[in-house]
Amino acid sequence: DEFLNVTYEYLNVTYEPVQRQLLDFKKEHPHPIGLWTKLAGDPVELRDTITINSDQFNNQLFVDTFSTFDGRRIPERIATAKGTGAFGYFEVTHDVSKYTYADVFNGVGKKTPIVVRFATALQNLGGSELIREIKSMATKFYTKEGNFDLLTISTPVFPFRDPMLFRDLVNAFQRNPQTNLYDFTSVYDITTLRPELGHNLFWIMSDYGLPNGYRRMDTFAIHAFEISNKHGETHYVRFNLRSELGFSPLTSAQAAAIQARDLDYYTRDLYNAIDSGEYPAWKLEMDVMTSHDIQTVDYDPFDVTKLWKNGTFITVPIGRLVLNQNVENHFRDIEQAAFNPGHLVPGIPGPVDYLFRGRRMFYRDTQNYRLGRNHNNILVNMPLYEKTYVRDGRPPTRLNMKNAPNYYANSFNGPIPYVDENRPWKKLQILDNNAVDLEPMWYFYNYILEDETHRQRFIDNIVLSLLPVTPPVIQRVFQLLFLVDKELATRVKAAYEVALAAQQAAALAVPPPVPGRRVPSARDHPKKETK
Ligand code: HEM
Repeated sequence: DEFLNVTYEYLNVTYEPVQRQLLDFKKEHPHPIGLWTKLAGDPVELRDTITINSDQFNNQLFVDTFSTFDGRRIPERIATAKGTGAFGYFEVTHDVSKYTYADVFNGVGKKTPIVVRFATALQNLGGSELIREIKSMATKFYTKEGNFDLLTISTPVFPFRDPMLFRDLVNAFQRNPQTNLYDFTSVYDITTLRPELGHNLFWIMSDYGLPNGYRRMDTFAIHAFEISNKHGETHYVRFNLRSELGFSPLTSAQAAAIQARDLDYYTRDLYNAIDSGEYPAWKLEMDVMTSHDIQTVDYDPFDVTKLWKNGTFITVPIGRLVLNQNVENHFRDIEQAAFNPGHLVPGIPGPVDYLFRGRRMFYRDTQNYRLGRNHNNILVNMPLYEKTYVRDGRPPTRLNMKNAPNYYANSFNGPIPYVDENRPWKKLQILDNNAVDLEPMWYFYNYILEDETHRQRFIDNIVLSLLPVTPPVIQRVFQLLFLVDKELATRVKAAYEVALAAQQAAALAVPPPVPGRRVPSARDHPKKETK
């Protein structure tokens, strides 16, 4: 009988890897993978799987099920909650020993395992990836000298310099406390009051603000990292990851069309590609300044809201990052992953600016809250080698250093520190620049946007985001744009007025509602004939 005969093939359809996942599992495991057990390991009896008409609280399977299910949510990340990721490796392709003695970057051909998490900056866990905003890419290198976490984002500039602003920026860009909706009035309110935010917002409003998937974006660590070689000489570098597929964007209209049927387009694209053997790859490179130049250039190279000026640095390739393995369990390996910019390795002392100092604390603090104090003991976060004097606390404690001495200094052969002969003995002290400067926005509009068509898309995207904004914030936006570039302000204002009129006309022309019938109630049922 046609309806009883089930096969793996039907109508010659080729299914995507994301659709086939369960089928693939079954093909790999032609028989049940084992006996089902309760939490304590004793096997489940068939009759305990049905609880109606039974003494439920004498059923340990029932108790196990709901006591674990009820507590399975952990807090989502404050920023970058909606994400995905994969495993892979980093391979050194160029000799950079004259810049750094970090083991992970030394020895052409050397491979280091990595885990990478991608995310969209401001959405909640179930949110859309097709939103125009910062996208992030965090890489954990499991090096022989400990984990090196490199956190990068899809714009080469950060919105602000002072870490104090982070909470307020996130609040203004995420959901309104009363309506619980995203609110462009608060976005533009804070941007006009803190105009340093404008430069980053300009990048977001351009093609760079909406890449066509995680595979096709370049990402930037932005801070000037101090790195040092084995002669104790230091350089300052900005790390960049350049997609081997090149950069390609989606227009706002394309993204809206995809979003109508698929909020998870980026995640799907990444998983399908890796499963099909089209491994996404990025070139890791660094923009380099000498320790002399970094202190003498005629602008502030530590300012994370600005690009380094052309002609003041060179770009040096380091290696290649390849993602070749999807995770087997998203929660275990991606949701629980904890990336911390303070996780640096010998040879990379790291950034010296004030934003970074703040970040050294924030990530640990938020991960203590999100995952627990011992989050370094979660499998995906564990370094290859670790011996500490840390003990106890909330699980997972793993081996908890067993019976080794738990205090330092001790004379009983507990772990000992080493001396790094190459470590630079002096740290550069800087003062961050605090001036408001609109020049980068002007430069972006006139020179980074490469042609008139891109400029037009940029203006259209700004207009789209301005439509929901209320006065007097809307007028302040035009004033700010006017101070940046008169022609830009004129064009945005004119386009805004046209779009607003069109929006109002469209609101009047709402199609008539489809007639509907409510769920029948007793009244609506025909009366039963009674004798
Ligand atoms: C004041 C400045 C900043 C603060 C307070 C901040 C804070 C945070 C927080 C709280 C998270 C969530 C972490 C978690 O729950 O595990 C996060 C994630 C992230 N941040 Fe930042 N951040 C700042 C600046 C930056 C900068 C400058 C970059 C890179 C250029 C960056 C890149 C990232 C990335 C890539 C993630 C995602 C990590 C993941 O996928 O788990 N952040 N940030």
